[in-house]
Amino acid sequence: MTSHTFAAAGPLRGTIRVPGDKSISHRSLMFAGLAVGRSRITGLLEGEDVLATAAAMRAFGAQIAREGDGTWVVDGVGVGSLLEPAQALDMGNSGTSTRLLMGLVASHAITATFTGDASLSGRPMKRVIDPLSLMGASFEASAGGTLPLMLRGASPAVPITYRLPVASAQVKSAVLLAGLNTPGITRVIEPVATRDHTERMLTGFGAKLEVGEEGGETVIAIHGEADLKPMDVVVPGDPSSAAFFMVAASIVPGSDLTILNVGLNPTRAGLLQVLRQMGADIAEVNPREVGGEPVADLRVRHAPLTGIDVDPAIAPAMIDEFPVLFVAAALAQGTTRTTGLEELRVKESDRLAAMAAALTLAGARVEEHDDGLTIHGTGGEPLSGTPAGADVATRLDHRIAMSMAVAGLVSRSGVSIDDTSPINTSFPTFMGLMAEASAA
Ligand SMILES: O=C(O)C1=C[C@@H](OP(=O)(O)O)[C@@H](O)[C@H](O)C1
Ligand SMILES: C=C(OP(=O)(O)O)C(=O)O
Repeated sequence: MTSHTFAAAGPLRGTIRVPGDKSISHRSLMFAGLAVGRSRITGLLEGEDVLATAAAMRAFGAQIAREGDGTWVVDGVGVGSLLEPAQALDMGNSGTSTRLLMGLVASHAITATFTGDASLSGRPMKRVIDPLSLMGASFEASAGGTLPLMLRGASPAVPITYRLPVASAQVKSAVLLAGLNTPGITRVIEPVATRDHTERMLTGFGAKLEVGEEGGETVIAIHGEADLKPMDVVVPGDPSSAAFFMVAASIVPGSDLTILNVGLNPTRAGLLQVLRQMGADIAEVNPREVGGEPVADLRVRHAPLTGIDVDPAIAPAMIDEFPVLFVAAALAQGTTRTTGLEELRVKESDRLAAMAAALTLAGARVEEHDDGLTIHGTGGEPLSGTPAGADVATRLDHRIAMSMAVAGLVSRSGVSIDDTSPINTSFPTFMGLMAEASAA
């Protein structure tokens, strides 16, 4: 555990570049690892979660190497040809790696054991065990449907039509990935849209995938026994990482910060919309496409924020950005109410409880409800900061650590957090960029 105090600093200025998108990085390694031939990936996020995916794909037989210029070169094994891993797969802190790779294994004639850290070992896996069992896979999971678990794939697996009971891109992707090696057509019905990187990228890798609509719901159909062809992937910058700097520059007076190359896929761009509703000054400069995804540079200038009622319908498009939105709300004028956020309780930590406790410790006024937080903002006045000797508990959750680092920038006595090491799961350059932007 590495504790750290984040103190008030000057305005955030200059130009920064956030690392590659975590969701796209995971998928690029998985799909390249399933293609026949050599793919090249540039801009890959080299965070611990993505490295866990790389290690697992190697254990399934893909050859993965990093070249000196940072390009990742992947020689895939081919759909249907995954090898049985010799050892348990350590997924670390990463829910995305675990659930998507469970989907892959489910339709191959192999057995794999998945383990993870204390945070991941508490997260629900029944949401993928249920549909993958319908496809023929069998499981031995820990009590409560958690890791460690052993998964025996079915070959051939059975195609299903599965209506998602939770708005989850991980569950959607697990079923679609199982469908890749399943004879026939596997369908996922999505009542609420979630991030669509799997659909976009699988199409790019040559899978036959159709996205349609039935009765207002999205239906995704994947044709099984697919042959994926290799491709070159350029990973755009991660909007979930940019989020910390979007909020920091919005709430620190005098800031004028440009964040380069931020992915703005509509299924990910909810925070931008909500911050603008609150009065943020964020301009999209040079909009373009990178790797099949919309991207822009974001110029963020300090602006007074006003509390709002956040529409719960936008939650899936900013599901990982709520912790830092709560920090913005704590500095806004008036009250911000959020609802419909039950899913936040099953992330790396219970993010509603963790952020309510953290912000309260730092001097904010917060009420916790079953499905959201109500936050009474200071109107721009700094928070008091954490009391001497008391640290925010980060609970093995990178987003709690980085959100409270941002809160420290607008505090009188600084915000101390008990552990900065979880930041390496998704944003290893965070501390350096924070220092760089504050010193510019
Ligand atoms: O598919 C993905 O890459 C992700 C989906 C989301 O999880 P859920 O599907 O559990 O909502 C998100 O919170 C996670 O950080 C990444
Ligand atoms: C929820 C997250 O990731 P995962 O589910 O992959 O652990 C996140 O990065 O905020």
